[in-house]
Amino acid sequence: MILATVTDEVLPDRSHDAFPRIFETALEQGVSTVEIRMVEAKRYPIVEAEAWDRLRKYGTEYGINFTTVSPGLFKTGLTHDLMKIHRGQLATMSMDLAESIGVKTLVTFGVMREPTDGPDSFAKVVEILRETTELAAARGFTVQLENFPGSWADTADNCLALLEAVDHPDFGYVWDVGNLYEAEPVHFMGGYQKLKPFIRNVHLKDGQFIDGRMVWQHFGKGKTDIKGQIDALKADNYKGTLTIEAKCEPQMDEDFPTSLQYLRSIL
Ligand SMILES: O=C(O)c1ccc(O)c(O)c1
Repeated sequence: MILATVTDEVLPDRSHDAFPRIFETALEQGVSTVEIRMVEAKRYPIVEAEAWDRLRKYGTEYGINFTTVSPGLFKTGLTHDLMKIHRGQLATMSMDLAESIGVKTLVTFGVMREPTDGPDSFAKVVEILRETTELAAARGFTVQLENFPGSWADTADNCLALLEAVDHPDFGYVWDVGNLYEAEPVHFMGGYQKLKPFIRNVHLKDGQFIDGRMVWQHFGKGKTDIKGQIDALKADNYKGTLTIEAKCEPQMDEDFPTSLQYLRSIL
């Protein structure tokens, strides 16, 4: 497994000085593979030009391997004003900028649910995801669907339904048990067995419901069974990225090293 992380999951720092500190902290923990989500204070790809230059400069200086970009694509609803922009400009712009740094993997969400959704909504979501995947594949990209509570890709079964309906070799899955658990607090194993053929990337975070709300915690402290996830991936000889999402609320400098210490003890 390749240990990876996300630009905003290492430190709470979103200042102009953040990237050297973020990359040093990740490297100290043996992590040099990074998914691009926040670029200092703004989300990819609508970022400050100078922040983007710093990401590239320090990325090169510290030997960081950027593998994926996560623009928050389709973290919006079918009828929302932003949907047209996501479908047209955001997907294209995200790939244009990713190409400029040699990244060929785009993370997407599965469209947020809306009260106005009806019987034909699932087919519309499938059409949007397939259209985006075809656009991406024509440019040599692969697309990874990340599950998220409140979206059409919320529970394991709903993710499976979308993955099977889109049915494209370049449309894979980001297995995020923290988010699955927030959508449906059940043990991961049943869903894992069904989703495993589609898994291209794993997002790892731990937490539990406290007073009815999901609280993210250091690895090993929550209820998502991080150790069980690692054991299952090891048993299946998973060789892809294990993306560490260590951020708690409020995010602290110690979150990343503390969760890494636990992770190392079970890897
Ligand atoms: O990419 C995101 O926007 C995002 C936000 C919150 C999460 O818990 C997550 O896994 C991803």
